[in-house]
Amino acid sequence: MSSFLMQQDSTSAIASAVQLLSARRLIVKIGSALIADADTGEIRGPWLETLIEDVVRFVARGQQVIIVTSGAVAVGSRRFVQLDRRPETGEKQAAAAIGQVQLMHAYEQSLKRRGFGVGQLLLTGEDIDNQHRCLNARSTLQQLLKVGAVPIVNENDATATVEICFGDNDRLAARVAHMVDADVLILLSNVDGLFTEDPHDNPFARLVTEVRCINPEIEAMAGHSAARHSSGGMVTKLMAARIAMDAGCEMVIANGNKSYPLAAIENGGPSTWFIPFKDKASRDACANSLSQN
Ligand SMILES: Nc1ncnc2c1ncn2[C@@H]1O[C@H](COP(=O)(O)OP(=O)(O)O)[C@@H](O)[C@H]1O
Ligand SMILES: N[C@@H](CCC(=O)OP(=O)(O)O)C(=O)O
Repeated sequence: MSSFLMQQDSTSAIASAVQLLSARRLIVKIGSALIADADTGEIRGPWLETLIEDVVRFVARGQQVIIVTSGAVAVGSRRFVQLDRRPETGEKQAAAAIGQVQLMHAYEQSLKRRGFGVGQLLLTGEDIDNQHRCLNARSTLQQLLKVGAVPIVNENDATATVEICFGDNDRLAARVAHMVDADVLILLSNVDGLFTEDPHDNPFARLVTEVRCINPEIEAMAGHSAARHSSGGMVTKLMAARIAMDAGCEMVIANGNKSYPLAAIENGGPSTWFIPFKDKASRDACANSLSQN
């Protein structure tokens, strides 16, 4: 049983297109480094327009899209530029409260120009872990999709204490995918996918194109993030992949730092697909390979 592949060829390109086209409901997660300029914290408006163009195209062909966006802290931190250090918890929460408003305004204006509404959900871990609150959030998301408004989700950083916060939107996005029974979770990042090592550390690291089983060999490849406001790194992306795959949802990591980032995946651009086995025997073999280590 091959747990991962490393070739990027026409077959995998066709597979990417089919997997995205055939998805009834998708979650698109946007990393901080994509939505906010790394130096100024300004929202990257021209890039956002191309992402929303892609999202609207998916919706127009009958697919449902929920966006999980990072960036509130990155955008709001501009108000704390006098700090010569990373904002502390209280400052981060204030920065998120400021940045979230600007993020939502940018999304709302972009979608409005294309005839779509937008709805905001700010969640904490309790909204997912508590069954009643989870069902309530699920219902709200379904109602938004029903009326053609694009749901935009982020962690409720402004009030999320350490005890109840997610800490990263990779896992939040995976939990939302599980909550709404999504078919595909797309993590748009600042890297082409999972490499054998952090490509910023080792330029000879190789891209893993497909993972069927997250075993210790795969886990050993993942490191943390160096980006200023990012909080996940590849470690949390593998955690997200495990949550998604356990829920029967496929997940893809791709570099969103290009125009029309979803179209790039559809057209076979570099990416890593995490595809759960459909048959129980293979799933059990994967689980056994984990328990033996
Ligand atoms: N094995 C790996 N493959 C790819 N990226 C890795 C790996 N290990 C660590 N990383 C780091 O993870 C980063 C992506 O995570 P992160 O910075 O949190 O981005 P995002 O904004 O998408 O959350 C990459 O830029 C890279 O520096
Ligand atoms: N809720 C936070 C998300 C932090 C986070 O997960 O960032 P990233 O690792 O860039 O996706 C914010 O909006 O800044």
